Amino acid sequence: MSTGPADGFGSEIREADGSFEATARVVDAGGSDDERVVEAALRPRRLAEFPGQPRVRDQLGLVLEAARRRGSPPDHVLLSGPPGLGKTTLAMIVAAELERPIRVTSGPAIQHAGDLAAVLSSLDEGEVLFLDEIHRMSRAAEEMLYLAMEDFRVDVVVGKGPGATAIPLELPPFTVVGATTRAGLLPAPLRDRFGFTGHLDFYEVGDLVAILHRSAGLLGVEADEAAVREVAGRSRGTPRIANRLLRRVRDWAQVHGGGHVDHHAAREALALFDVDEAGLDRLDRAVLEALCRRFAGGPVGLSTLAVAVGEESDTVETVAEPYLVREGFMARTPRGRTATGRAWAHLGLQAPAHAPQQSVLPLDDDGPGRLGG
Ligand SMILES: Nc1ncnc2c1ncn2[C@@H]1O[C@H](COP(=O)(O)OP(=O)(O)OP(=O)(O)O)[C@@H](O)[C@H]1O
Repeated sequence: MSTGPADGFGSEIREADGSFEATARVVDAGGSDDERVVEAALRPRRLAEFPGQPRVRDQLGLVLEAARRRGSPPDHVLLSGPPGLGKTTLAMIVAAELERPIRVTSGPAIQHAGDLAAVLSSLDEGEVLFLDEIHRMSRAAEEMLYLAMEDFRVDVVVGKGPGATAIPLELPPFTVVGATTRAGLLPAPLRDRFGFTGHLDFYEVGDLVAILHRSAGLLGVEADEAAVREVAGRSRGTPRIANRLLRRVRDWAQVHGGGHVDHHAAREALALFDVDEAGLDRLDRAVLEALCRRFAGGPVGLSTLAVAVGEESDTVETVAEPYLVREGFMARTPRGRTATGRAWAHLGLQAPAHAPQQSVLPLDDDGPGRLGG
């Protein structure tokens, strides 16, 4: 376990064995449980306050408004996309817009059909059931959920063995909001039960600027436009990272700058936490340095590259690579990893003539990366 602070302070925290603790990275798109408590205060409460994701916002707004006018629960909603982009926030907003209570649980918490039956049978009419990480539910629970979503019914099995009987239990109408970082892992029958699916994309800098201004206000911090832009530009298109970096800049400003978040404070704090202009941290840059300086831009195999930066292959592949590939710093080719022109330029090095300009095999956004890419 990490020995570092729990809210994403550290830009790198090393385990006793020297390996990299990914979840402690200041640019990690995942959130710890402690951080989620801090985040709760920063969530927009209504759709009209939710910056970014204009398509999903407009489509969802229509679905909810129509349901409200009909006076019946809307179709079930599936939200997919990388961590930290606002799936949980939108689920809360669905309930707020419908003015209904929300029940929150997650796939890993529902391992037996009985766990789900207990939740479903206690729902009130019109209640919203938020199922986070829905792709991690057990198969038996998934099957029970199909039936409940479609017919508002669960079969409660009483007894065991040959004498067991299924007693159908009617449920009041309710709305499931499912969230997943891996929509591709959901079995088709479950996916088909959702009448509305919204895929969240990485945010534009302008939207992150709006989010940061709002967060600064909620944190009671005075922040200049230039400072907010600097933070937004290094946040990897991810509100969770943007808010976390803002909190670190606020800390710096409180200790060194009289509390005012200006451009100087932003640059100094981000340098201290090792987040560069492109949002890369030390691990990302170490991978690029190794690729360019030691392997002349590649191609080089993943395990060789990992040894060169002193990390596990898995860490390089799932922690650093998704963002590097998404941003066109690195390409994955059948012969190995190669540095693109952007990588050479980022390190201030002259690219050899053969360097590809961008990635040739981009990773799926829903891929295994922890960085939201
Ligand atoms: N559009 C947005 N506007 C303002 N803040 C946002 C927005 N989207 C996300 N956030 C903030 O980012 C943080 C993470 O958001 P949220 O928990 O909703 O992400 P998520 O997609 O559910 O992540 P995970 O997949 O890790 O559960 C929260 O503090 C939330 O307030």
